[in-house]
Amino acid sequence: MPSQLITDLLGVLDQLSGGVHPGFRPAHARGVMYSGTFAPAPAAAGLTAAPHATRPSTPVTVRFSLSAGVPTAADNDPRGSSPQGMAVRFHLGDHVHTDIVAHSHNGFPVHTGEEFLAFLRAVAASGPDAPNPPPVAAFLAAHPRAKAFVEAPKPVPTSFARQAFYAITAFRFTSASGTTRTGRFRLLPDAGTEFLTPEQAAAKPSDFLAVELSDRLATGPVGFRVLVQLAEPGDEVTDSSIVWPESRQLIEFGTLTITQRIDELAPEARKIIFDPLPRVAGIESAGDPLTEVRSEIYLLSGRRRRAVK
Ligand code: HEM
Repeated sequence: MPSQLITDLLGVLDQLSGGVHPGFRPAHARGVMYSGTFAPAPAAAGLTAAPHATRPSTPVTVRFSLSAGVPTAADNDPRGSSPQGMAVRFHLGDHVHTDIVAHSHNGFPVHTGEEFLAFLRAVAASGPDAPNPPPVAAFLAAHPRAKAFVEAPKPVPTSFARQAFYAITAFRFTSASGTTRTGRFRLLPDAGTEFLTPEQAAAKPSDFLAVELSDRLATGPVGFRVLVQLAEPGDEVTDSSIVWPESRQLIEFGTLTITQRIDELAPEARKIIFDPLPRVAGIESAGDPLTEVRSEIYLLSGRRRRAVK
C-alpha cells in the first residue's frame, strides 16, 4: 500500500496536469527515448564496485523529457519544458539495471516530500481565482531556496545534446576495496551547453527538440560525460535544495554514447519505470529523503501507466 504522502503527491501532480492523462507520466509526460552505450572512465572502478564501473561497455536506454505532466507540452515553451529531464538506464543483465534520473537545474526547491507536497498544493491553489497574494507567494517567502529555484533562469536549450543534467540527490559510492565517498552524478554534453533566447524559442516548432536530435543522430552519435561531484566533510548530503560549491572535485565516471532513437511506445520501452534508488552494490542512497519518496512514487505512477492497455 502506498503511503498517504505518495498518494497525495500523485493526486496533486495529476491536478496540476489538468487531470490524469492515461498512459503518460504525471510529471515529465512528454519524452523521447534513445539507445546507446556507457563506457566507464578509469577512475570509476576506484569509486564504486558497481558492475558498469568496470565492464568495458554497458547498453543504456536514455529518455529525454520536458518537466510538465502534460503530454502535449511544447519543447519551445520555457514554462512547461524546463527543467528538461534525462533518465538513463544501465542494462546490467536480465532484469538487472541501475538508473540515473537527472534534470537540467542543479538543485531542487525543497528538502522533503512533505515540503514538496506543500509547495505543489500552494501552486495548485494559486490559479486565476486565487486570493491576492496567492498561497504560493507565502510559500516562497517562507522557503528562500524554493524561491531561488523558481526564479532561476531556465532557458530552452538548442538541443537535448546541448543541455547539462544533474541527478540532485547524493549517493554513497563504495569501491571494491571498501572506500566510501559521497557524491552527486551530473551529465555534461560533449558539445557544450547552448540556449535559445525567448524570441528564438518562440520561433521554433513545438517538437523541435525531438526532431533536432534525430537530425543530429543521422550525422553521428551524441556524447555525454558522466561525472560525480564529490562532497567534502561538512557538506550537506541529505538535502537536495542545498547545492555544493562548484569548487568540489569532479570525478570522471564515464562516457555515454547515444546512437539511435527508439520507439517509446514499443512494449519494452513502455515498460521502463526509471528508479531514483540505484539498487546496485557499490552505489546507495546517502539518506536524502527525496530519494525514497521519488522511488515510491515513480513505481506507483509507473504501474498505473503500465496498466493502461
Ligand atoms: C518529492 C520529489 C519528487 C516527486 C514527488 C516527483 C514526482 C515525479 C513523478 C510522479 C514522475 C513520473 C514517474 C513515472 O511515472 O515513471 C517523475 C518523473 C521524473 N522526475 Fe520527478 N519527482 C520528484 C523529484 C525530482 C527530482 C529531485 C528530480 C531531478 C533530478 C526529478 C526529475 C524527474 C525526471 C527526469 C522524471 C522523468 C523520468 C522518466 O523519464 O521516466 N524529480 N517525477
